[in-house]
Amino acid sequence: MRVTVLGAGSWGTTVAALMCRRDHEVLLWARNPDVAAEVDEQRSNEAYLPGARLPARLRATADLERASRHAELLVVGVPTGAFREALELTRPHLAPWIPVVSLSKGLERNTHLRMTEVIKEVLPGRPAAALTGPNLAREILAGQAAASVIATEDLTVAAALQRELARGVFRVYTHHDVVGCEIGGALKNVIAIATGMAQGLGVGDNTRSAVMSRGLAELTTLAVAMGGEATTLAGLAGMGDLVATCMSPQSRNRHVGEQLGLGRSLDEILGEMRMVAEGVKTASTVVELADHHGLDMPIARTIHDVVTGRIRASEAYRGLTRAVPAGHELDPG
Ligand SMILES: NC(=O)C1=CN([C@@H]2O[C@H](COP(=O)(O)OP(=O)(O)OC[C@H]3O[C@@H](n4cnc5c(N)ncnc54)[C@H](OP(=O)(O)O)[C@@H]3O)[C@@H](O)[C@H]2O)C=CC1
Ligand SMILES: O=C(CO)COP(=O)(O)O
Repeated sequence: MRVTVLGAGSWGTTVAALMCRRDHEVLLWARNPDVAAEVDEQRSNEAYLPGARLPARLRATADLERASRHAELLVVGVPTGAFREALELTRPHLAPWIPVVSLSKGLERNTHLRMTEVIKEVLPGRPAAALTGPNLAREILAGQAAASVIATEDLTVAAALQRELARGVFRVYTHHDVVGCEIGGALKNVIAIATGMAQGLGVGDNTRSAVMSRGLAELTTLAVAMGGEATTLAGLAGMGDLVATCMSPQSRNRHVGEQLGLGRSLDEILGEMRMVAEGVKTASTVVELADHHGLDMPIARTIHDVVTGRIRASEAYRGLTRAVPAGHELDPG
């Protein structure tokens, strides 16, 4: 099968490398010609995956028309802010029937759409799926075992994509609940900022656990309000990804939160990062969705307040970082 992967960042490059096996001709598209040339000629992508060696079979190009014409399966791993534009540029050169898989975790800023909804709008008539789960790119490229979920309504398509995407110790499960899976992947990034912030402020492990547990409740609340199933969020696409992202020093969202907790400004933090931390923008979209559905989502709302500069990180954790005042030692029940 001829596979095209759009987006030569950490995850797009990793998935492209995973899919390089005897029966797949994988072409990775990078908008930056230098990155494409580096992947194609030197088998590396130092800006996004420093030190990693990529498969000799992997080809890369900065020519989007060539990449689009190549595709029998299109995999899209550009950040959510660039997702629609990448599909629109691809559309004129793309075969009509091919499946499209989103790797991206977030929601479209103004429309609030999930990425498979964007695929259906821009490329109607093609099966749309989301690959999601606890999948920190560097570990997977290093060959460590991981599990992921391919979510699409048609389980025949899901099973076919599962066969194409799974490789060795990278295990792929199918899921029919696309809403639950995509909302889990988007919102866990916001909760990872909150957990990182707790880390930066020096709170204890109990507090971080509380943030993650209550964060999981927010993932579930929003997913159910949008038509997803609560049980989905108890699996890889919810709790699994939440735990990996909130706990791992590799997470960019957790890093942003930690730096905010240390008292640095968002502009300063993002100014130093080449990679995307989707949770920063997702926080605002989630608050708009919570308002729309009348949901109580205090953690997402607090992160929104911090990243938009309404409050400081230390104010967000007021009461969690101080000693318990006299007279409040007992559980109020
Ligand atoms: N990294 C991970 O472990 C995982 C990431 N994801 C999700 O995958 C998506 C991509 O993440 P990731 O690969 O990590 O991101 P990175 O920040 O590592 O890379 C982003 C890539 O997208 C490209 N890009 C940025 N803006 C545009 C644009 N306007 N048009 C075309 N290409 C663009 C960048 O190109 P350039 O170099 O030119 O800026 C770069 O190649 C995100 O939604 C993320 O949440 C999901 C699972 C795991
Ligand atoms: O989605 C991810 C792991 O599953 C990657 O998380 P970050 O974008 O925070 O690095």
